[in-house]
Order: sequence, then structure tokens, then C-alpha cells
Amino acid sequence: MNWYEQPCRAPSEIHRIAARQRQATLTKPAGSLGRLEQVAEQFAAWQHTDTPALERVSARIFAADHGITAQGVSAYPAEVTAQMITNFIDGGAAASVLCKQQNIDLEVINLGTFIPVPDMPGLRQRIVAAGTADFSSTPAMTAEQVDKALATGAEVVDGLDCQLMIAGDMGIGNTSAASALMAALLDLAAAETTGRGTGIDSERLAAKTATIQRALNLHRQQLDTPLAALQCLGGFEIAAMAGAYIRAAQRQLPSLVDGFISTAAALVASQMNPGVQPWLFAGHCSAENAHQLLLDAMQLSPLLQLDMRLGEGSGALTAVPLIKAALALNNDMASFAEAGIAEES
Ligand SMILES: O=C(O)c1ccc[n+]([C@@H]2O[C@H](COP(=O)([O-])O)[C@@H](O)[C@H]2O)c1
Ligand SMILES: Cc1cc2nc[nH]c2cc1C
Repeated sequence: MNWYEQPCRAPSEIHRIAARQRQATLTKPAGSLGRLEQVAEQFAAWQHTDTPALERVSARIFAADHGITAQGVSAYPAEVTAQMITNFIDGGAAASVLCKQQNIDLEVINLGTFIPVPDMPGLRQRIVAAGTADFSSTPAMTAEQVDKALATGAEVVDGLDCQLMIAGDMGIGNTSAASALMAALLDLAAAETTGRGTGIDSERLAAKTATIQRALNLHRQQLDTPLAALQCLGGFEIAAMAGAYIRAAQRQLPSLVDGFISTAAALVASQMNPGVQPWLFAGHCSAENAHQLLLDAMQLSPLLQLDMRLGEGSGALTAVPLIKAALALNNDMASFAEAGIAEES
């Protein structure tokens, strides 16, 4: 059996129920904390306690370049991927600011960019190749490359000591890869899964959609397993994130999923290993066109809807304070008995 097929233990339904019962005793009308109550119950099931805690969150940004950028699918040039890697490390990126502000440890993993990035502290160089091939004419990766990228995600998770993982993505062109994967894995047309990414106009959106649909037709015979779809249509960072979600679930470590690309990687992961889905939680719904449909297909209900469409883990990072609030309420509120308050009649 391949490492990514090893089973994942299910979260504890006993502790989910215990947390639900605890919620019912707290000084509030039943159900009045809405989704915050379910957040606490979910963490209770993950952590096997009715008073779950969230002290250690780790963010890992997976970066790589995409051959599909040769088709003019992004509003930005591919060199931004390498430039942003340095910006993450220098502290100037949105994800860097959110991590610093919340005391979340951040590491960047470079899977391979067109422009090489020099070694620097906080950057793990795991170069698969200098970007994927252009999937509009050839498979994005070789079988060896997809294996290496998947294994890198697992390696990263094996080094974590935290209670929640956030996997962020950076890769100009990666919304094209994510849209193609979503279409292939959910049996949809490119028109249903393709959006504006970094902000292309309607004319370029039509061309991007046509390019992705042509690629889906070209590779149709090869798209019979999620791994094959990942190899044909994915990116190195998407594969690494899929590997990270799988290994995290195998280690009973929950993941807070970010935006469209992150969720597409989570879709790959949960189709490669069905035990992954119960270990996922959605941080936000991105403004990227197909994200809501993708979340629905994966039965994930996002915490935030702020019209963000940045990637790099930013939406998930923004949701972390809300999770901490949900757990503090669950753990620290007085019960009706403790406060001497009359219960529902
Ligand atoms: O996370 C999202 O929902 C999201 C939506 C649109 C764009 N992005 C980011 O923008 C880049 C991909 O956009 P594009 O247009 O180059 O395919 C990549 O670095 C992503 O992290 C991210
Ligand atoms: C500047 C910039 C920052 C990003 N972060 C994630 N994707 C990005 C794309 C661009 C263009």
C-alpha cells in the first residue's frame, strides 16, 4: 500500500456529543452561539476532550511555478512567485503579517520556480523542477515529480508540533490548475470551475476557460484516478498540499483549509484517501468564482465570507481568532447551575 492510502482514524463522536451536551448547560439560550458551538464540538471530536484548546497553529506556504502561465491565464507575470517567496520571509506579505500578529509559526517551502530563489532562513528548498510543464499541451508533471511533491508535503507535516495546520499556496497560474483539477475530479465543465484568479478581464477569462476545457479534453483518457489527474493538471505546490492534508489526517492533526487552490488540493487529498475529509475545516469562502461550489461538493462550510481572494493561507489565518473565541466560550462560560440562572421552561 502506498503511504497516502494508509487509513486515518475518525474523530471522536463521543467527545463531539460530550461537547454538545456541555454547550447545552452554558448560560445562553440553546444554540444561540450558532456556528461557534459547532466549531467547539468539532475541536472536541478532534482532541478527544470536551474542553479543546488551540495554543499552537502552524502555517506552511507551498510555492511553485506553472507552465500554463505561457497561455496568458494570469493577470501577473510568473516571476511574482519567486519574488513573493522572499516577501513572505521578509515579513511583508499578508500571510507574514497575520502570522506575526497571531504568533503563528510560518515556513515557506519552495517546490520549484522559473527564477531560482536563494537559500534563506525560513525557506525550505525542495525543488522538484523549475516549474511544471504547460498542461494545455502535455502532462504537468512526470510520475516521479508528483510522487516527490506529495512526499514533500508529508515530510513537512512530520516536522510539525501543533494542534492545527494551515497550508497556504503561492503560484502564479495556480487557479488554472485548481480549476482543471476541480473539473476533472467532480466531472464538471471548465466554464463551471474557472474564475478570474488574480483579476483577469472577461476576455481573458473566456480564453482561460477555453484553454482549460481543451486541456481536459486532451488528457481525458489519463484522468481516471485522482493521482493521475494531479499529475496531468496539478502543480507542485498543489501536490505538496495534498500530501500535507493526507499526512496531517493520518496523524490526527486537523487542517484549516484556505481558499480555492487550497480546497482543490484538499479535494485531491480526500479523493486519494477518503479518511482525510473529517480532518478538514474551511476557514473562508474566497471570491474566486467556483470556490463555493467546491466547498459544497466537499461538504465544507466556511467560517468567513469576506470576498478575499489572495491565497497564501490568508483566509484561514484570518479565521483563527474566531476559532479561539469559540473554544474560550465553550471552556470558560458559566453553566446555568454555577450562575444560578433559570433554565428554559
Ligand atoms: O485562494 C484563493 O481563493 C485565490 C484566488 C485567486 C488567486 N489566488 C492567488 O493568486 C495566484 C493565482 O492566481 P492566477 O490568476 O495567477 O491563477 C496564486 O498565488 C494564489 O495564491 C488565490
Ligand atoms: C502580489 C501577489 C501576491 C500573492 N499572494 C498569493 N498570490 C499572489 C499573487 C500576487 C500577484
